[in-house]
Amino acid sequence: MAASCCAVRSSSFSLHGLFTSKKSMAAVGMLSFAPNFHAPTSLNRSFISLSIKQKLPRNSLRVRSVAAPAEDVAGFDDMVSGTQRKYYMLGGKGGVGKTSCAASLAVKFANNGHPTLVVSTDPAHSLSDSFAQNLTGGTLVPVEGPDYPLYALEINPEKAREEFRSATQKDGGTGVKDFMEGMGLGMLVEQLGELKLGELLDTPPPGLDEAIAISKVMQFLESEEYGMFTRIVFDTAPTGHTLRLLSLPDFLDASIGKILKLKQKISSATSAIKSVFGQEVTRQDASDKLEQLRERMIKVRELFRDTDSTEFVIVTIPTVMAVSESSRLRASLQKENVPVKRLIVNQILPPSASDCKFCAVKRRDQMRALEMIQNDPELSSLTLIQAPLVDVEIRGVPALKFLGDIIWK
Ligand SMILES: Nc1ncnc2c1ncn2[C@@H]1O[C@H](COP(=O)(O)OP(=O)(O)OP(=O)(O)O)[C@@H](O)[C@H]1O
Repeated sequence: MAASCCAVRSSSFSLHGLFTSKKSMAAVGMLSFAPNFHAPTSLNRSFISLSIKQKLPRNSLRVRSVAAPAEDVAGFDDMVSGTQRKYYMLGGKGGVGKTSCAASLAVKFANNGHPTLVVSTDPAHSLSDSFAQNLTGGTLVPVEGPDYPLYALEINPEKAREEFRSATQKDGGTGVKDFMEGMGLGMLVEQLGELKLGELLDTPPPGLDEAIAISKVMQFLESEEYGMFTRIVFDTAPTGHTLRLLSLPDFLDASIGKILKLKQKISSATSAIKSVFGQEVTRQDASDKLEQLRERMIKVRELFRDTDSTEFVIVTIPTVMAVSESSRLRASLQKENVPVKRLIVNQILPPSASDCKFCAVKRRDQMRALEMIQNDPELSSLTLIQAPLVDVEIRGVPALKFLGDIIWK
C-alpha cells in the first residue's frame, strides 16, 4: 500500500508501535477500533463510524454495516459461560488465519478462568509459530503467558505412523496390534489380518491421518489425562482434510457394521459346520472389539454433532474465492449435522483517511466479498465477526491476546 495511504491509516490497528513500547500490555486494553471491530465503548464506536462513512472512496460499494456491534456479535459471554466442557473447532480455506483465531480463542478462554487445551489436527502444524513457543512433539505442552493453564497439542500423524511402522518391524509385526490397541484401533489390525501394514503406511490411504486424529479425540473423551480441560479448541487443517476427519466416524461405523455382519454370517456358517463335526464355536473377541471401536466412533460422531458442547467456527478472508469455499464448507458441515453459528472474516482492511489506488481497489473487492456473504444462503444466517488486518504478524501471547480482544467480545 502506498506510503501516503498507510501513513494516515488509523493507529488503532497498528500492533507494531504497541509492542515496542513498555506499556504494551496495558495499552492493549485501551485501543479504539472501527465499528463492528468491537469498539470498547459506544462513544468510540459512534465517532469512528462517522469518520468511516466520510472517508471511504466515493466509488466504493455501499458500505453497509455487515455486522451488529461487537458486544452481541461474537457472543463470547455464552462461549465462556459454564464449566461443562465445550469444544470449538476452527476451520476454513488455507492461510486465512485459522491458527491465529484458534490460538487467540484459547488464550481468551485461559485468561477467563478455563483450563484450556488447543489442539492442532493439521499435519502442517503452525501452533508453535503462532505462540512463538516450541509446542512440537505430539504430547501436551504448557503454554507460558496466560492466567490459567493453557496446554497445546500438535497431533502428529507422521510420528504416529513412524511408531506404527517400527511396531510392524518388531517381532514379525505383532507390535502393530499393541500400537493400534494403544490408540483404541487394535481391532482394525485383526480385520486387516495378514495385510503387510508397514507397506500400507508407506503410501498411507487417505483418511489414515484423520483416523489417528480421531483416536486422539477419543482419548480426550475418555482418559483422565485430559479430564481437567473445560475448553478444547481445535485448530483444524484446511477444508478438505477437515471434512474427511468429520465424516470418518460415519464411514468407519458403516464399514465396521459391514465387517461385523460378514463375520456374523461366516461365524454362524462355521459354527453350524463345526457343530456337525462337534468342534468349539469360533472366538467372539475380534467381533466384540470391533463393536467397541464402532461404539467409540459413534461417540466421536455424537461429539461432533452435539449442539450443547461442540461448535465449528468458519474462518475466511474477504475474497470471492475464500467466501465461495466457506459457503461449500458450511453446506458440507450442515450435511454432517456439525453445528456452525459463527463466521470470522479475517484480515479486513482497516479504515483509512484516504485510500491509495491499490487500497481503494482492494477495499472495493473486500466490500464485494462481504456483500456476497450477506447474500449467501449458507453464510448469511451466521453471526459475522470481523477481524482487521493488523500491521504485523500475530505471533506470541500478547499479540494473540490483542487479536482475541478484537474478535472474541
Ligand atoms: N488479522 C490478521 N492481521 C495480520 N496478520 C494476520 C491476521 N490473521 C492472520 N495473520 C497472519 O497470516 C498468516 C497466516 O495465519 P494462520 O497461520 O493463522 O493461517 P492458517 O489459516 O492457520 O494457515 P494454514 O492454512 O497454512 O494453517 C500468519 O503469518 C498470521 O500471523
